[in-house]
Amino acid sequence: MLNVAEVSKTFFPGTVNERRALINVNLQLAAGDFVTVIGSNGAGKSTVLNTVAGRIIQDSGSVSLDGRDVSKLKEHQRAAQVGRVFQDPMAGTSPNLTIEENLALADRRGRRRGLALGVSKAKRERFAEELKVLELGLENRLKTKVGLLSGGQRQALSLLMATFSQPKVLLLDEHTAALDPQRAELVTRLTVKVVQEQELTTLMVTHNMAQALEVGNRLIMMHEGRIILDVSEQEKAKLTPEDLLAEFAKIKGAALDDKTLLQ
Ligand SMILES: Nc1ncnc2c1ncn2[C@@H]1O[C@H](COP(=O)(O)OP(=O)(O)OP(=O)(O)O)[C@@H](O)[C@H]1O
Repeated sequence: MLNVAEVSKTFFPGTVNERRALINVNLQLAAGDFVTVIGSNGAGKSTVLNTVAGRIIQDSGSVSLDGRDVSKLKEHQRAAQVGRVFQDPMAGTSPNLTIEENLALADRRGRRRGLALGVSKAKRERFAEELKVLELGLENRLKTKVGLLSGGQRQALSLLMATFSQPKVLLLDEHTAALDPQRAELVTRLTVKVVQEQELTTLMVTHNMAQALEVGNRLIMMHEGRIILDVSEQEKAKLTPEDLLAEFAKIKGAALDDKTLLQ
């Protein structure tokens, strides 16, 4: 479903600020794979997601979705095929629009847009049905401005919106990191549910070792622009967060942030 082949990306090449963010990265995901991605700071995790989304175009190598080379397509041209949720709950939704208007925008993503945000009765009923999956009662608050929702509610809504166009791949970039533990747990649970129900092919970046082991059917670890560990579902089942920290410790000079060490 997703094929990242020999992808390299260097920022500010030939200058003192040169950063080799990705070095010949190869990553294949079969349809329905749910891969968690961990790694030291600056390892290249977000850059992998950015190259899949088209926000960053790689210097060499290719990205294919469902057998189609999308390497040269811009972010908006891939929008219908790629769903994404960011760390910041404010990033995925528009605070001044209502829940139903946000959903209407998500519904139109990647298609030719009109500016009208009118929502038909049939659409409203569909949105309410979809919102029920979140078990947050948001289906009864369709006309509420999203800015009035809590961070956890907004992130749950962002998740639903990211999956609205039935994307070929779902990218989650530390999407629970800014939430308190209870809300993070809720959004993690919802993520597993939505991914399973829609059989989404998913890449999830996390600094939380327990979460990286708990969800998904495969785990990769990145360091300095490379994938240095690729763990199958069976192997993953036997690992503990301490094992992963021990793997990190083996990497000379890898800087883990406090957040990671505490989790
Ligand atoms: N748009 C950009 N412009 C310049 N340098 C960038 C850009 N994006 C990433 N980098 C650099 O590329 C390297 C990889 O960054 P990336 O954000 O992919 O790491 P990460 O693994 O997601 O890190 P973190 O866990 O700290 O978010 C870093 O050295 C970073 O400074």
